Amino acid sequence: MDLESHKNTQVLILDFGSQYTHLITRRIRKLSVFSLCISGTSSLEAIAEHNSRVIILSGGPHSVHLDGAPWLPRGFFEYVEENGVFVLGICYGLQLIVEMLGGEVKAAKSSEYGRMNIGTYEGSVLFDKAMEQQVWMSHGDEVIRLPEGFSVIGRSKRNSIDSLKKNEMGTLNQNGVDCLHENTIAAIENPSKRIFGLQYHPEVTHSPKGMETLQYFLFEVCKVTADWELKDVLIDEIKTVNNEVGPEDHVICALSGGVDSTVAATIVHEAIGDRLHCVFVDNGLLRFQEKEHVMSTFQADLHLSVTCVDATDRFLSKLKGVVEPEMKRKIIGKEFISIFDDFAHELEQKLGRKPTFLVQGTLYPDVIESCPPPGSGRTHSHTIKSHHNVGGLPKDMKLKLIEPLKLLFKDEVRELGGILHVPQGFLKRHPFPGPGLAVRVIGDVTEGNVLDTLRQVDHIFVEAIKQAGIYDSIWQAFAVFPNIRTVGVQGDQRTHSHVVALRAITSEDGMTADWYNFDPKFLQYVSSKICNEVQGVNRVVYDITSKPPSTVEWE
Ligand SMILES: Nc1ncnc2c1ncn2[C@@H]1O[C@H](COP(=O)(O)OP(=O)(O)OP(=O)(O)O)[C@@H](O)[C@H]1O
Repeated sequence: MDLESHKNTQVLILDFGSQYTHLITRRIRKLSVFSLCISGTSSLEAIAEHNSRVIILSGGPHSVHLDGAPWLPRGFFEYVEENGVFVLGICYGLQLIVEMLGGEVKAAKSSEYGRMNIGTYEGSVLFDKAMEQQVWMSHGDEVIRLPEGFSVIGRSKRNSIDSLKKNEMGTLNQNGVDCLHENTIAAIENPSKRIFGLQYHPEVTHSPKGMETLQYFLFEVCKVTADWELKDVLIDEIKTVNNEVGPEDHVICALSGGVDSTVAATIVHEAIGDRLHCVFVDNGLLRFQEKEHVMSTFQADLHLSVTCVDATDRFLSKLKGVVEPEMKRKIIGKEFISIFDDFAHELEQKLGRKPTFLVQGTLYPDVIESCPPPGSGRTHSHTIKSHHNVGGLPKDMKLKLIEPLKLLFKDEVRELGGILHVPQGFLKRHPFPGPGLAVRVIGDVTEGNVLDTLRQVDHIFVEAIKQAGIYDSIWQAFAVFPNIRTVGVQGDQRTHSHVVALRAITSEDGMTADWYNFDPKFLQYVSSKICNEVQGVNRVVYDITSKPPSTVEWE
């Protein structure tokens, strides 16, 4: 499956920069319908290439009536009409439809943010019945005049709409004015043109009936078929790898022990067997017994051929005395590259030929990230290569990339891993940063035995979480070594020892996060276990900051 050559995207999402755009794509795939997301200002050719049955216009931060707002390409509405494509505009997408087709959108007197109630009308195509429902709104503009041929099919219930008559759709349509402006237009449709719009976000869980509406729209209104399965991706990818990699070619892959590189390598291994050569680097910044655990899974469960490079001294000697976080990251990235380079050269000696391909666990959000939506202020500088490979690839390696996961989201990769029999414990592992514990020790990582102390604390914390049966409800849990000493009293003795911090967060996608609300008894247990068992620690604190304003990692 290839982004450029995928010609049968049943649902194409045009991204106008909403934070929820990825969610729309994911929710639709969960309904077994293949969907892709491309920039909202893509050319008409790029849109038409997908042959989509349905096009969804996402929300976005812009105002359609202001200069510089992203618009659909010229000829878009003619194209969808001629080709029988269904269109659904969400939030900004709805406003764009209205503005481009001759209606009017204005800054609202009062914005609608958060939960609201709306009422939908009987007799519409998009809603099968009249009902009241709670939805999630996030807009400062509102539609005040509809284009010709459109009807209002739902309104927010700021004022009571019980008194609204059924024929209001017609009234508004004929007069072209909204006489009931106190109740903002929440949904519109023009069934004969196959164009629909929702002012709210059906894709978020705060719109509890939103999925039902999307489902109804796709299956009942657009008659889309639910025929996409994740295992199709596997079959396609194995085929693609076999087509691309010649029978004599060799492929390398750097494995981190994380889900992405492991699943990517397993797919390639299915395709070409032992012509895949993996390398796992112990940079001295791994967690408690991580190397042993990861290597045994690679070999015993996945039968991958993995070379383990013990580079602890190489990394730690370069990190001696370094306290600046960005500097640490740069040093680690550079060292990784030099090790991958050595690995490729050694392999060349052994095989008598250069490896020609490199497997990377690039995910779909990385791809979308590298083509940011219009007006996002982000540029294309964030290339997939430098994003995904710790610090970038050695320039002279000239390897061609294999990215079998580049159209998938993290939860889909986990599911695919399950199909490939990657052990569940591995697939559900919390994310771990490439620079490892170096970004969890504030200051010099080589001082005293800070790394060992941190490993012990982290292990106690994470094991306790596993024993409490809550590991899978937490996105990421770990310990931090802030490098601060405080006064304590242990066994009648005054101590001047270290503080350690614990962090546990919940998140949908890592972009935003909330701290995990543990039972106080759990925290009490973990705190005393750490102070009793880990030498040099006399205080434990728990990080109660969300992202934003904090990041997940401390450095
Ligand atoms: N210790 C390591 N040994 C070998 N390769 C590594 C190591 N750490 C990271 N890498 C490589 O760098 C890539 C990016 O690392 P990063 O920590 O950002 O992972 P990621 O994007 O979460 O992916 P993964 O789930 O594979 O860890 C990994 O996919 C892997 O190819």
